[in-house]
Amino acid sequence: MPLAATPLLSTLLTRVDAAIIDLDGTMVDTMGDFNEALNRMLRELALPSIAAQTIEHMVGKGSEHLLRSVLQHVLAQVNYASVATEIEALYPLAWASYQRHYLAVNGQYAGVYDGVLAGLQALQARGLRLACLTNKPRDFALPLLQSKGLGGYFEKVFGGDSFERKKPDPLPLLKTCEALGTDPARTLMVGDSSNDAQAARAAGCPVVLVTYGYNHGQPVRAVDADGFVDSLAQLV
Ligand SMILES: O=C(O)COP(=O)(O)O
Ligand SMILES: [Mg+2]
Repeated sequence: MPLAATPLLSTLLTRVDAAIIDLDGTMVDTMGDFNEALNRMLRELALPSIAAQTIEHMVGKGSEHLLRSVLQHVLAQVNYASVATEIEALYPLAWASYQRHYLAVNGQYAGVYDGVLAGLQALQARGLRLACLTNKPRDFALPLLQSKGLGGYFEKVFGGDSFERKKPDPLPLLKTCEALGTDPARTLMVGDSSNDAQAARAAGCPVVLVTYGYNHGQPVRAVDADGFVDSLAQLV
């Protein structure tokens, strides 16, 4: 991170009472889990496999979007007359299979990024209230946080299925602030993608992005945010 950004970040932290932290690509590198669960599902459906690098560009807008993007990608290779119709026909079976495989591998092919524990501990030591807000289903998020020793840091954990809409819509952030009882303007969003930043901007929350996560294959520093960090430990 450029040195010049450090004073801005410390000023930002004096103006917030809480932080909402994203999960995939921000706290945990879950690409191995996505890769394993999706390819197990594709094998079960007798469909071609997909590369982890391709999956990475599809992550961030929740599991339903991920699944539709993966099916679109592999069915386009199989040459169906109507890919869209085939996706809808396959979706219920694919979703059930993906859920089963994801829950079976959850956390086994995933690792906590460097600096996450130190960052969470430092934010807590500053008296900030912490919530985790992810677009992945809450039933995937809770056991993952638990198995990685992160569960105890968060007062609230919400998933992509907790509210009517997902990030980049501001609704999940506004609802999380409401649950924490904090003012959005004094609640910092920490994420890894344009979904987190757009949701935060629309909700009126300050936002800092990590530089190492998944941003649909686009350079994260081009996203409109209040700051960037190479590790959560740099937040404080
Ligand atoms: O499941 C996803 O699409 C990504 O989830 P995230 O919001 O934790 O990055
Ligand atoms: Mg993320």
